[in-house]
Parts: sequence; C-alpha cells; structure tokens
Amino acid sequence: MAMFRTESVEEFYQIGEDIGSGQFSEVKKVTEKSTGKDYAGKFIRKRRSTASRRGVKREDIVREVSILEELSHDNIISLHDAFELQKEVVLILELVTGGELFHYLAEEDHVNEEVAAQFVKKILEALKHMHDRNICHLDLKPENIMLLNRNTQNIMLIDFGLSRRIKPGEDIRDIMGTAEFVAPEIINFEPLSLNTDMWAIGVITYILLSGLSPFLGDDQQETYENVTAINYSFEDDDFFSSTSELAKDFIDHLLLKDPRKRATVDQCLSHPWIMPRSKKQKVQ
Ligand SMILES: COc1cc(-c2ccc3ncc(-c4cccc([C@@H](O)NCCN(C)C)c4)n3n2)ccc1O
Repeated sequence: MAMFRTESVEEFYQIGEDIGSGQFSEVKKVTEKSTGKDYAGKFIRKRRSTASRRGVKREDIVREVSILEELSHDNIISLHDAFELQKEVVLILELVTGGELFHYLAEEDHVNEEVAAQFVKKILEALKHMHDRNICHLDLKPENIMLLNRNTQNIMLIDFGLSRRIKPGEDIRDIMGTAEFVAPEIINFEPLSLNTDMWAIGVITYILLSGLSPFLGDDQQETYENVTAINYSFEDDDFFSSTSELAKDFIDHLLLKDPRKRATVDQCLSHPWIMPRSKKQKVQ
C-alpha cells in the first residue's frame, strides 16, 4: 500500500459515532461507502511543530503504519486503508466489537485458570508473530487487548503506537508505557528488547488470575519502586488460594529483572501451563 491516500476520507467512508479515544487520537466507527462494511477509524492528530508536545510526530505515525502493514495474524488488528489530511492521519482498521479485555476483567473480577491460560495463549501467538519479525509491542496492557466477542477467548492486539523494530545491537531506551505494565529496564532507561514485552505478559497473567495488579502503588512513583524492586507475591490467600503452582511458575519465569533471564515467547508457548502435556496437567 502507498503510505497515505490524500483524498478526503469522507468521500470513501461515512464517519459514525465515537467508540473510543487515546491521548492524541479518537476512534470512530466508519462505513466504507463502496461495500457497506464497517471499520474502526483511528483519527490521529499530527504534531504541528517540533517545539510542540501536542499531537503525534509524523515519523511515529509512519512507523506505526509500516509495522501494521508488515503484520498479518488473526489476533492482530489489520490495517485496511490510510489517509493523510493537513492536521491528522486517519487509519482505517478492522472493527472489533467485543470490547476491551480491561472491561471484561472489570466485570468478571478474575477468570478461572483454563480461561486465563486460553487468553494468554492467544496473546502469545500474536506476540510470536511480532517477535519472529523482530517487532516488539512495548505497550501490552488489558486496554490494548480487545475481545473479538464475549463468547470466546479470541483476542485482538491493538494500539501499535509504541511498537518498534528491534534491530540486533540497536539501543532503544526512550519508550515509556503505563507504569503498572512497564518492565524495570524501561523505568531505568536501559536497553529494551523483545523480552520487555514478556514482562508485560507476566503482569497481564497475574491480573487475569487474581484481578490484582502486582506492582500497583498509591501513585506512579510507588508503582515504579515496586516494579524495580520486583516487589510482588502470591501470598494473598484471598486471591491465589486456588491458583496452581504451574501458573505461578509461568509468572515467576517472566517477572525477572534481567530481561535475558525471562522466558521468551516460544518458551512461554511450550510451558506446561500453556501447553498441557497430559490430562493431569490440565489446569482445573
Ligand atoms: C492500531 O492502533 C489502534 C487501534 C485501535 C482500534 C482498532 C480497532 C477497533 N475496534 C474497536 C475499537 C475500540 C473500541 C472501543 C474503545 C477503543 C479504544 O478507545 N480503547 C483502546 C485504545 N487504547 C488507546 C487504550 C477501541 N478499536 N480500536 C485503537 C487504538 C489504536 O491505537
């Protein structure tokens, strides 16, 4: 696809209601006039000058589009079209109607291990597609994981605004996601890697199983301190009394300070909590 079309987006799409928003973007339901098919339009405000902190730098939008164009997986949002206007870029994306995993968790409080393991397996399969191409998400959190529908654990990764291609030897340090989910190397401005995503998988798994956020403090600073101190436990009997040792082992292999020691996406996919080798290992 040529990077951006410069025609008016309204000529080709009926713009519908707002369905969501980000810091510098709105997400609206749009309908392609030629097919009647519904999509999600992500309207991203462009940064007007290098001195401004409002809006998104064009180069960052180009990077996000380039990454979206390279990815093609059932559990990763697909890009259908892209338009550039004077003040904004509009990405036309596959529409997902099951809502955010974040809201599902808020309603369910926590999920049983079988359901949690299925969710995590789907997230890992999408992440493997990215990591096999040396692309890391760097903003994995329940808000950026959408449910295809409420009846299955089928998920869709969205929001690739912080994603990066990690070239061997390249030193990337300047990314900052959401405090609860960022790995220690992000807080310490140390080099990031594909294993920075694996830390977030450990945090998301902990939340799926308990409804608790392992490092959340009273404020951002306390959360950062909890993360860098690797200050988490399964000791709260009210929330972990029925959690299997396999599930705890899976999380313990991810919430490690040294990114090189964390389980990779392939090691996670072959972990017995995710790929039970026998009936007796199937989590109850
Ligand atoms: C590719 O990047 C994005 C995709 C989307 C996206 C794609 C398809 C799609 N179908 C439905 C929705 C949707 C529905 C309700 C809320 C939201 C969004 O506001 N919440 C996630 C956004 N994130 C910034 C927390 C998004 N989306 N959102 C949202 C933000 C993105 O940065």
